[in-house]
Amino acid sequence: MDKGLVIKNTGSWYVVKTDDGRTVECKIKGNFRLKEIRSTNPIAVGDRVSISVNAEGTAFITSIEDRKNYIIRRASNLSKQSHIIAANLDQCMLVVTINYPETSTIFIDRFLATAEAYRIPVCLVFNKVDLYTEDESRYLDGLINLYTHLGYACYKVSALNNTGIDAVKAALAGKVTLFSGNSGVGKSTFINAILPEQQLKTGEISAAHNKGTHTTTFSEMYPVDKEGYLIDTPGIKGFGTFDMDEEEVGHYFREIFEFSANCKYNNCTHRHEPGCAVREAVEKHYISESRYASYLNMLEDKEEGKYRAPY
Ligand SMILES: Nc1nc2c(ncn2[C@@H]2O[C@H](COP(=O)(O)OP(=O)(O)OP(=O)(O)O)[C@@H](O)[C@H]2O)c(=O)[nH]1
Ligand SMILES: [Zn+2]
Repeated sequence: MDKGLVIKNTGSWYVVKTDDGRTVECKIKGNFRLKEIRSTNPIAVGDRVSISVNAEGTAFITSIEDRKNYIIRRASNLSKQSHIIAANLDQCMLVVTINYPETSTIFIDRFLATAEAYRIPVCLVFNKVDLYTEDESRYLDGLINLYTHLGYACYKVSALNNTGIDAVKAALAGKVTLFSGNSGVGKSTFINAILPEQQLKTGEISAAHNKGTHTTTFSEMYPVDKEGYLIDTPGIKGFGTFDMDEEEVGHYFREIFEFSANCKYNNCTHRHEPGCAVREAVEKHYISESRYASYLNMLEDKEEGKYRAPY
């Protein structure tokens, strides 16, 4: 019996890195189930597991250690089943671009709120700084100011020109970090800049294989400094929103939560209730309009009573 870390999930196989440094391809026994969640994959990258290797040399995962956390995504809009993207994360890095393509503040804020719900710290990596006009750079600095004040570490990088990469590398050392971001923001280019020996497929190359779509949707972990790992989740842009009550949404916007202590009603949704301290703070510019707009956007999901597709 060996213990190890699941570093890759190919769908039918799991690759486990054992504590003594071997890499073993494992299967799971057909009846392996987790009690608490209905998931299409009972085991995910980042899981700590025990494995046993039988006489023919086939290895099986026999048990899984309790998780510190995990992030899921609905397998499809209609399905009640979930897909576990990764387990035991220390942090997420969200790669965003102001333009080429534009990442909306709604996308950023929804990601941040969801990560708050999971209690996973996030830092923001603003990529493609080599491309921005003066106006775009000014807008970028405004966003960095906003998010830094809220307590989210921000980095300005150009994955293409290799600028700003060292600061991000330092932030990755010794931690398990999930990489996310919209298609085209430069995740693969960025991971290649961090791990020069790895050479992930970037857009152009995978296009040749698969008509522009991704060849794989399975997550993989790559080792970084001080026994940290970086998790790449090809094809997954974010994680699905948590099931949360309407009054709860405001808990995951830090500044909204802070001001809400002074709302007249303690179940205030900060839309049109009288005596709402949050709306007052928006009017006085203590809370940014873009953050408040993102908050209302998340509340809309609740009104419609539907699950919003993974963004
Ligand atoms: N100018 C500039 N281009 C970049 C930078 N980073 C990435 N790109 C380009 O942006 C395009 C998309 O980069 P990818 O690394 O494939 O983006 P991705 O986020 O992995 O996209 P998906 O594979 O669709 O998830 C490529 O043409 C890259 O060369 C950058 O810092 N500056
Ligand atoms: Zn309120």
